[in-house]
Amino acid sequence: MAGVFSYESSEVDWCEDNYKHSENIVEFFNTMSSFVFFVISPIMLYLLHPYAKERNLAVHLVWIMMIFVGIFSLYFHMTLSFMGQMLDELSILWVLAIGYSLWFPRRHFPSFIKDRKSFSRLVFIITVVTTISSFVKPTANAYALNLFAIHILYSLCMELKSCTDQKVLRLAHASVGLWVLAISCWISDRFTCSFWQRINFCYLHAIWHILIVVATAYGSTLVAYLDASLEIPYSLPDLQYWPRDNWGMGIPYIVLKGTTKTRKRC
Ligand SMILES: CCCCCCCC/C=C\CCCCCCCC(=O)N[C@@H](CO)[C@H](O)/C=C/CCCCCCCCCCCCC
Ligand SMILES: [Ca+2]
Ligand SMILES: [Zn+2]
Repeated sequence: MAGVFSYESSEVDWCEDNYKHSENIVEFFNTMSSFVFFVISPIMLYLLHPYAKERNLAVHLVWIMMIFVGIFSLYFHMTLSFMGQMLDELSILWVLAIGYSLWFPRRHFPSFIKDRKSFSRLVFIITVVTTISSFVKPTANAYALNLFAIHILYSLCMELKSCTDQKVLRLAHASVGLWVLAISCWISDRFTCSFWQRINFCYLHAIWHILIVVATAYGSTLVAYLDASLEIPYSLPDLQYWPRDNWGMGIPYIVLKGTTKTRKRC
């Protein structure tokens, strides 16, 4: 049992050289870049609060859980232990499960599901079964997780097919662009490590951490905005960027322009 906590007990080892900068931290830059989760998550919790209050406070679970992903990612790269790997991957699985429960569009629910509560129950059961199955072949987990990104992209394309709102399309393009950059770093770190070692640049997994957190901030705001337009249209949701909307870049979030009065009149 103690073996699963021991250093380098995971079968996964990223391209960055081990113990290069510290004798207690296996992959120094991969560990340090995990701090980005602790920077972006509280900002997103703050920015999404008005939307969460109107829609469902459970929305906050996504970014609370992302803090745990950060803790487990830090622990994994610090130790490369089997326990670190499983915690890192399973926490991502649960973030995805929460995201699907909250935001998957009603009209794509399977026909035997009548409401979001039953859909969430189904997602919960599937996630518990997947959590248990993840111990069967742990090296395949990360690849399986990446397949969810493909499904999210597919669902987004379906949702945005007839969208003409430039603000929404801009956010969609930025989200997909960030994800493409992120996944390119992840794949390249995995499969072309010898090239990066030759040029002495083994930081692609650290860059992935930063890009995937920002892509998640963009992508989750986009799906939350589409959800708000369908589920709480009276609140007149709009998209803005933090810290300044007129900079044309920053962290996207949802503002609700409708008041409670607007709601009562409708
Ligand atoms: C309709 C449903 C909408 C759901 C939206 C919810 C989106 C949030 C989902 C996941 C958060 C991703 C967190 C990534 C943490 C990375 C930690 C890490 O680096 N782990 C690696 C080991 O250190 C591990 O090998 C990585 C495994 C792959 C993880 C793949 C996660 C899928 C990411 C989905 C991102 C969606 C972006 C949206 C783009 C339009
Ligand atoms: Ca390594
Ligand atoms: Zn990582």
